Amino acid sequence: MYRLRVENLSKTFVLHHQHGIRLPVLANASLEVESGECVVLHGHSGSGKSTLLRSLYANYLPDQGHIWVKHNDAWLDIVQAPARDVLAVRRQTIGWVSQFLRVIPRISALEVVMQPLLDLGVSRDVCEDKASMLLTRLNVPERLWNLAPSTFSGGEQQRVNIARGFIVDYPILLLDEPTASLDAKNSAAVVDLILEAKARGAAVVGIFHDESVRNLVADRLHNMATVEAKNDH
Ligand SMILES: Nc1ncnc2c1ncn2[C@@H]1O[C@H](COP(=O)(O)OP(=O)(O)OP(=O)(O)O)[C@@H](O)[C@H]1O
Repeated sequence: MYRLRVENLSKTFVLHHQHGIRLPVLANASLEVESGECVVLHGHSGSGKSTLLRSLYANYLPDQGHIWVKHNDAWLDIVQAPARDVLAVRRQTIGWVSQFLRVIPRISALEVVMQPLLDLGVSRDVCEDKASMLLTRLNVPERLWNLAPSTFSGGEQQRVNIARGFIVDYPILLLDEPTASLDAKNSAAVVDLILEAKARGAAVVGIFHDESVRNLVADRLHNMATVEAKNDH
């Protein structure tokens, strides 16, 4: 069962402050992702992996093409969808996990992790249990849970962010180098979370520069087209 269909997606950045230079990054990119499958975006630095992933989360607006998302049992094109639908998709259907935490002053790590699940109306007890379980699995020491993550180390913030990304069982997960600067033990914990998400049927799209992590999670690679091929269009 497909959860995500990308059709003929194109994106050219226009650098208005640099003589209007045009940078074609995506040209007719197409991709389908099934439930339970992990597709890893693969290509050299600058080939557009982040641009494609950000477009899937509707952070970037493509110039043309469609991104069909299975949302509440119906297909929704998030390229065309109004902002309120995009917000609903982000709340219920697509999770985004990157290596960077957007720190909110004075909000504790436990609250930061629980928030997306609380927003879905799940009871506080259940949210707290799940957040505690995730923080434990990701080796965030319990003495930190009630502190705001602004003073945490980079790796601790990264793991809080990953716990937040996995608190909701999203049908689609977008992973932007979630293991980038983690040690082997914590990378293995993240790999386990990804494999569990696949096992419950999540469709996963990710960027992983670490080859060993990529080999453990990827069902297949999506090769980004070369710039030369893009310019032929
Ligand atoms: N917001 C932006 N404005 C202008 N150009 C951009 C923007 N974002 C990305 N680009 C350009 O688009 C191209 C693709 O960048 P992107 O970050 O998608 O590549 P990537 O494959 O993820 O690279 P890396 O592996 O190095 O992270 C680059 O040439 C980059 O300079």
